[in-house]
Order: sequence, then C-alpha cells, then structure tokens
Amino acid sequence: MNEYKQIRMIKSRLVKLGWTEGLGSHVKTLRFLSSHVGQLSTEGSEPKPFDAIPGPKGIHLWPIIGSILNFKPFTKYTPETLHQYMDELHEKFGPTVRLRLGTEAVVVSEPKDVETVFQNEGKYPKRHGFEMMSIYAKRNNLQDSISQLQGEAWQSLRSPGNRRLMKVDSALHYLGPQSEVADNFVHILATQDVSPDRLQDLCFRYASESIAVVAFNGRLGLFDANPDQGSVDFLKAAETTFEMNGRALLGKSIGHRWYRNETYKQLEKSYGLVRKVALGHIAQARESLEQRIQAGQLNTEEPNLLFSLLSEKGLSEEMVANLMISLYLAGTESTAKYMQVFFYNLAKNPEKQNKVRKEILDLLGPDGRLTAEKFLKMVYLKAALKESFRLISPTSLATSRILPVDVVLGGYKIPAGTILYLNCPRASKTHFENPYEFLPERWLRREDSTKKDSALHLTVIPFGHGPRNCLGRRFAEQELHLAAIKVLQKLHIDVHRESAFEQFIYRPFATPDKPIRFKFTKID
Ligand code: HEM
Repeated sequence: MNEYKQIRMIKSRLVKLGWTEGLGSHVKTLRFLSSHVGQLSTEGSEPKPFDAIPGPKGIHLWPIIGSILNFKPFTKYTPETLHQYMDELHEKFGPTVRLRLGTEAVVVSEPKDVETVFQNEGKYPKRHGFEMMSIYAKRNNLQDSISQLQGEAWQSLRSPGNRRLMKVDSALHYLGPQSEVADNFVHILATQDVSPDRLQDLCFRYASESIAVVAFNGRLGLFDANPDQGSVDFLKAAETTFEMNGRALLGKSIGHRWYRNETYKQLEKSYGLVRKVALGHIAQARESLEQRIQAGQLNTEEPNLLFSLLSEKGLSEEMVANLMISLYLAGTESTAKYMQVFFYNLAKNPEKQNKVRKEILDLLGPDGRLTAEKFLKMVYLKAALKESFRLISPTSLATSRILPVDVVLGGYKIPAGTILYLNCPRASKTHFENPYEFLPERWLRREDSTKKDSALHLTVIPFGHGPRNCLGRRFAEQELHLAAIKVLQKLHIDVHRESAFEQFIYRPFATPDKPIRFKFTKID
C-alpha cells in the first residue's frame, strides 16, 4: 500500500471511529500527515500525474516562447487582460490549468483547492513575487524587500510589522490624520470641476498622503496649491516601479535576468528615486523624533510606527527603512486604483449608494466628526466594499504560492515547488448567486453560505490569506472606507453616459481601460 492510500485509510478509520465531530481537535494530526504526503483525497481514485493537467501543451510549455505565445499577436490577450485569458482557459480546460506564465505554473479556481493550498503553505509561506526587485537588491547589495524575503529573514521583519499593523485597531490609531487627508481630497471634489485624468491623479495623491502619515510621520504636501515637485516625482516613480515589476511578472520582460534591459533600466531609475526620497523622509522623521525625545516632548504611547520600530531591538535601520519603503510602494497604487473601482460600483448602483450614505448620515450627519466608535458601526459600508472586491477584484492573479510539500489539487499530483496561482476572481463569479450583481446585503445575511463554507470564504481574498497576507490590509480598508465616508457625506457619485459600461484591465491593479468620467454633485 502506498503512503497516499495509507493516509486515506487513517482518515476513513478516524471517521468510522466517530471522530468526524471532533475532527477539529485532530486537524493538527491530519495536517501533519498530509504535509508529509500531500492533501488527503476525498475521492476514491488515485491522483492523476502532473503531466496530465490540461492546458496549452507542446511548444506552449517551452521556456520563453511559451510565455510569449499567451499574448498578442498569438492570442487576442495582453498581460492587462490576463483575467479574460484565464476565463477562456477555464472554459476550455476546467478549473485546474497548467501553463507557462514567465515560468511554468498551475492555475487553480476551485475553492476546495484554494483551501488545500493555504492548509499546506507551511510556516514561511512563499509566493511567486517580483523577481526584478530581488535582482535589483542583489545588484545593489541591498536586503530584499519584505514582499521578496523568504524564510526566517522574512519572519524577522514580518513579526514586528504584524504587531503594529495587523491588529484590529492598528489603523484606527491613524483615523485622525487619515481623516484630514480625506477632507483635503473631498474639498477639491466639492469645489472644482475635476476631469477624469485629474481624478486619477487625486486618488494617487490621496493614497500617497494617507500612507505617508503612517510610514514617514508626516504629509507630503501633494494637496497644496503648489505641490512640491519632489513629492510629485516620488509618486510617479512609485507608479513606474509597479508597472515595470508587472511587466516582468507576466513574462513581458525576461532579459533583465542577464543584463540591464529597457524595463530594468526604468525600474532602476524609478525605484532608485523612491528609495532616495523615502530614506530622506525617514531621516527627517527620525531627526524630529530625536529632538522631541531630548525636549521631553515625546509621548511614548502615541501611535508612532517609525518610533516604535526604531526602538525595537534586533531591527537594524536598514530593516526599518526596508519596511517603510515597502509600505509606501505597496500602499499607493493599490489603494489609489481601487478607490476608483469602489466609486464606480457605488455610482452604478445608486440605490446601494443611498443606503451607504444613509448609514453615514445617520451616524455623523452632514458635518459630524468621525470617531472610532462611529466608524466601527458602519457595517453596510464595510459590506459594500467587500462586495465591490468580489465583483471587481483588485488584482487578477496576485495570490500565488509555492508549497514546501506535494499536494493533490483538482485530482492531480502537484510536486512541491510548483508555482500555484489562485484564480479567486474567477471562483468568486462561479460560486455565488447572481454573481454579476452588486449586493452588499449578501455579506450581512447570517444564513449566507460563505459563513458556513470556509472554502467558499476563500474565494474573496483581495488581500491574500494566511500569515503572508497583505501587511497593509487594515490601512487599505480604512483609507477606502474613509474616502467613501467623506465623499458620500457631501456628494452624490454618478458616471457620465460614456463611462456607463467601463471595462477594467490589470496594470497590475484593476484600472479602467479609459479614465472614468465621474460626476460629483452636492447632495441637498
Ligand atoms: C486595495 C489595496 C490593496 C490590495 C488589493 C493589496 C493586495 C495585496 C495582496 C494580494 C498581497 C499578497 C498577499 C498574499 O500573497 O497572500 C499583498 C501583499 C502586501 N501588501 Fe498589500 N494590498 C493593498 C494595499 C496595501 C497597503 C495600503 C499596504 C501598506 C500599508 C500594503 C502592503 C503590502 C505588503 C508589505 C505586502 C507583502 C507582505 C509579505 O510578503 O509579507 N498593501 N497585498
């Protein structure tokens, strides 16, 4: 009897012995067993071999060429429309597909498989990340950024980050300064005629200012009448850094591995600038902290991420800078772009928008100050954002894992080390009722099936899942909630007719394929 059969037999004996109810307490044993042999199959048959996984075959799996063949002119897709290509492959081959995307990979869309991946990710989860950032770090003799670090080195940066950023109230400490940023943003929308391009730019400024109060202890002046050119360039450089990484991730740039090709040169320039400016802000914040300490003016209890990290034993200045730069980089484009998606869903669903507004006005009135207590009561707003994430995912295939053990997914044997992309955006359309409707209520209903079915719950994971999930999640959500609160308190969001059927593409975050023409009008 092979090991796999043995494990299945152990499981079925446990069930026969009446352990089904209490299996929760024996999960560790099962996980231990499964981590040595792979997922325990619930099907009766042997798993099929890796080579049997369906997908584009032959030359399509060859290095380099295989990746190129996925996109125009060989197909009608580009990396920006990868989600549509994944839909086509799903239709053709089913929920488990093997293909070459930069490197050979398997894409899974079944909730149970997504669950299996997370159950087997191990102590130091590994994702297929921005390889170009690691190459940059190596060539410049720098520590990898937190999103690239692996194993214990990752854990030693992630743990102090978790303690300060991932607690339920971590972002609430910054509600005050982030509300001021939201006020500045809404003031412009309420008083100026804002073009679609300008709105995009304002969203970037909003996200950038919001994260700067956390990472650099201060504002960047991007909403000033004459914004500092250095801050504008900083923001642009963060955007370019993301774009170049996105190209490499999807196999659009390969040469950077061996020489400084055009994509790499652009990354070098933009990321070099991001680092330089960020290090300047950190040095400035640190100096002001030292002055306050000497003058006895620092309240050690105040929310002050930088101070608290700099005071932590075992974290070098380079590590603190690494974390802050990552927060700024990861926290700008992502949130800026998703603000527009959220506004779009609210604009396209005026009845739901009015429900969100009613909740806000009932708690705050038209001019009331936002407190943490009132913010926590805004449950419909939070359901609306979650539903927005389900309907239009912020990323196409951002959650990936490379597992330390063999597993069985979709009935196929997957060897340890395979790159696995979790196609949750597809699953969140296939497994919900009325999947193309914007229904925040589905997240409020007690009987909602997702609350019972943990696997289905894993289909809407805009921030990933598990110990390696998004470190800025609490801040991203707070910033998106705040933007909506402040806008809806004063304005009605609508879209002009030409933006009524907007398509979203991925660069690498969800981006309208042409700038959306929003209409913001004062509410009576
Ligand atoms: C709408 C906004 C955002 C989205 C959709 C988003 C999404 C994600 C996703 C999908 C991951 C990978 C998770 C995984 O593999 O399980 C991630 C990682 C990460 N995100 Fe976010 N994010 C957002 C905003 C932010 C913000 C505001 C920050 C910083 C304050 C941030 C910092 C990070 C960092 C540092 C990582 C890497 C974590 C690690 O490797 O340990 N993100 N994000």
